[in-house]
Amino acid sequence: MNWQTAIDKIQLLDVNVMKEAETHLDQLTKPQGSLGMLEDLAIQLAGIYQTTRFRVDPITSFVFVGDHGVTEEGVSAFPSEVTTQMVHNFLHGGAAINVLTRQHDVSLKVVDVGMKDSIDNPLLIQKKIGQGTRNFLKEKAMTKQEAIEAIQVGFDLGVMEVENGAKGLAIGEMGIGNTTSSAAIAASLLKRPLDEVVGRGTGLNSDQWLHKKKVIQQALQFHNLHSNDPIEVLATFGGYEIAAMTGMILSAAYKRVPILLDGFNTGASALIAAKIETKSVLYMIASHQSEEPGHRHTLQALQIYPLLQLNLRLGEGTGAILALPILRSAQHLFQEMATFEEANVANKIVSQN
Ligand SMILES: Cc1cc2ncn([C@H]3O[C@H](COP(=O)(O)O)[C@@H](O)[C@H]3O)c2cc1C
Ligand SMILES: O=C(O)c1cccnc1
Repeated sequence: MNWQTAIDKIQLLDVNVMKEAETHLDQLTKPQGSLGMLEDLAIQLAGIYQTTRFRVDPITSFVFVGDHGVTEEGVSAFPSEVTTQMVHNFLHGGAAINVLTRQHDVSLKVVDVGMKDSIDNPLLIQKKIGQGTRNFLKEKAMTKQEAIEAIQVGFDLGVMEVENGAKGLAIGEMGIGNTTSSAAIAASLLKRPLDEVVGRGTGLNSDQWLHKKKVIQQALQFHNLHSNDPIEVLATFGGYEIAAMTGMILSAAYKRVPILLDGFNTGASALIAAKIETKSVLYMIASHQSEEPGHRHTLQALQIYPLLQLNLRLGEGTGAILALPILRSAQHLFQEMATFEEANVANKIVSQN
């Protein structure tokens, strides 16, 4: 289905089931509210799945890959070629996201939405829209049509995955230079000063960081965007992988499954998704708060609260998978703890013997 048609069908969470979940939590053998954010999570999950007997597994983790023309301005500590090298690494199982998805029993899918190079490998999902974006200091990174198509890639993959049995989706990305795109998106949509949203990405030194800010500043002036149109912002700054992640977020909301976000880049795609359809935010889970300074502001704007604070600044979806055990625990506690009433019954049985 066309994502632009589907977004009209995105619904609010089921408040009746959420009330039921809240009541159940208050009957469990613990002081009320003492499981903190795990209680909020359980209520959110019940509202998403429209049942208190929800199950979060199986979850599929997606890594979307795209290159960025703006890397020619020297905004990353690494060259674009590293994107391709890392995709080889993903396909051979050696990257951080491979280790974490194996450890936590999650299937991993890698999607080329806009890598400069091409890799002929059946393990790589081939959905290339362009061979890297254009340099947004000089022109728009993508056309609006390309942005719309890249959103469709993530949307279709998400819908298909849920129709094939996934109960949740996790998103991550690989694309050298993409924290520059994300910072430009965050600056545009959050209307925050660059000092607050531009970070050091893969590890820029202070001079390089100043340079990155200057490049983004110039680009913001050059494009002089006054519209809040999320597709316009996305097309202007890129990238293909950010667009595809936006599509996957929308698919999760459409298919009523939770979407586990990762760091600053997935945050940028979440900002775009939220502008496209506000209700999509209800389906988001903020796994962690990244070291990138803009991520805090992104999460604040979305009003979603990170489960972890581990000073991660990697991407790939790593933070999302690290938070998965918390999601699973929220489910198990909710489903398996005894209520006070059940515990009293158990006590009576014990005391009678
Ligand atoms: C070896 C390596 C593995 C990575 N895995 C994710 N990223 C992360 O770093 C990139 C963003 O940072 P910047 O905007 O500074 O280029 C993205 O590709 C992101 O996923 C990596 C970066 C490198 C170098
Ligand atoms: O927060 C992130 O997702 C991030 C930070 C640095 C580099 N790549 C990704």
